[in-house]
Amino acid sequence: MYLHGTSAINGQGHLTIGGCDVTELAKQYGTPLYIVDEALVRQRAREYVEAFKASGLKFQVAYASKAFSVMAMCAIAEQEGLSLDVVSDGELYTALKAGFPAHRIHFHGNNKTPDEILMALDAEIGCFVVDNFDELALLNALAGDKGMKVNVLLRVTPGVEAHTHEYISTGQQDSKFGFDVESGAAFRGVREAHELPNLELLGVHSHIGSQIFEVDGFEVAASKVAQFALLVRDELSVTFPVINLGGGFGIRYVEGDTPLPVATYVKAITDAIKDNFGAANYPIPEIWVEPGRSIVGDAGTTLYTIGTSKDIPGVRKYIAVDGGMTDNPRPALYESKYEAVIANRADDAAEETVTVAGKCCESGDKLIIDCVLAKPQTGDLLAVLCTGAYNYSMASNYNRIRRPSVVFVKDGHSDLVVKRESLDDIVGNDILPARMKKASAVQ
Ligand SMILES: Cc1ncc(COP(=O)(O)O)c(C=O)c1O
Ligand SMILES: N[C@@H](CCCC[NH3+])C(=O)O
Repeated sequence: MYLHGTSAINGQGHLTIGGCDVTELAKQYGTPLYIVDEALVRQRAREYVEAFKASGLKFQVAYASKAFSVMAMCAIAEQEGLSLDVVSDGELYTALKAGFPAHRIHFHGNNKTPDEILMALDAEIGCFVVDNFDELALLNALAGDKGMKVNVLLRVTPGVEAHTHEYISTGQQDSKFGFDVESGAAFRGVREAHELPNLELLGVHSHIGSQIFEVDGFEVAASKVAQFALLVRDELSVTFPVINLGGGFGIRYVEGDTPLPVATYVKAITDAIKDNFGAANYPIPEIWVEPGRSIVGDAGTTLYTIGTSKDIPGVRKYIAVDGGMTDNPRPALYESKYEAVIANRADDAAEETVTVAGKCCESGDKLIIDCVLAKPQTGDLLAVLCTGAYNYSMASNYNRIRRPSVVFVKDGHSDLVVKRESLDDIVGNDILPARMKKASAVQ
């Protein structure tokens, strides 16, 4: 079994994270439970900051809060000196409520509503990453109404589309995001942004994909963005003080995943920027990146209680847990793979192959297909590893299942940072019109 961060197995054979015995956490907080290894989150954040410092370039590491947005996580990002990406009023509100400094917040999104833009203007956030011509005009108008001039980056699609194990240099035109370089839209966008009186154009942004294991895609993106910057300099006499190369740095979910150390990604990016801009005598821009998954992904573990099982001889054995696609939709959405361990018998030999199903009324609600575990029994605790990114943030109330609690653990101490939804939360926004009320309704 692969142990991430501070995870270990204690003398009783129990999984511990951040010095906390997870069987005790289950007793205290119930299951399902998201557990976050705070030291590992901080370590990942520091790896980025240290690697950028080593490059000698000016930089911002903006945590992409879509991966996991709760106030406690925003507070940690702030303490570690990160900036923050948000893509909705909800993520912005979470950050502001946590006291995150607005000037380090960047607002993304391909369809920011006027209300969201106004909220961000009022908060005086650091930068808008503008996605399209409609937004350029809208943002310029709304900023003008308030007598403001706001920082913008233009999101461009440089013609690099990276996947986990490959990247291709075409196809990116067909994306809902950003200004396309190939067709000239990006150039026209830059010219327009530069001319609009209430926008301060800082530069361009490019994001090539997620869960990427190689540096090549980032290097190609850096070089394409640099070529574009040179064209803009030559044609419009505009230079960019900032280049944002997005997120997408991969992590290890299961055996066979081969992410690179954070420092390797950062060095490849910063070297590519230095080389491409340096060779053209272009003032080396400040580099921004937006890691999400690689900050929080491997720091998360979801703890479940095993309930029922169903053996279909010669076919497969299912075990069912008290959560599923509502707290982790990734296997159902992307066929994502996870590893797991019986947390209360973590030392026992894993020798039985089972399929871990959730409790939703949905055949596709399977968390792990063919998972080898130590003879799972009803009442055992199952820890699914590496669930820190895009799990809580993508959780739903399908089947009116309540979203679990989230605890942060560190140095033998646990802090509840999100409480489990209550049944009253589940009906909290429902309104039963008077004409439908029954005397028998539960009060
Ligand atoms: C624009 C942008 N920035 C940053 C991220 C974060 O990506 P990741 O979590 O893979 O680092 C994403 C998500 O893919 C994104 O779309
Ligand atoms: N939600 C996706 C990543 C999308 C990132 C946002 N652009 C995942 O779980 O892998």
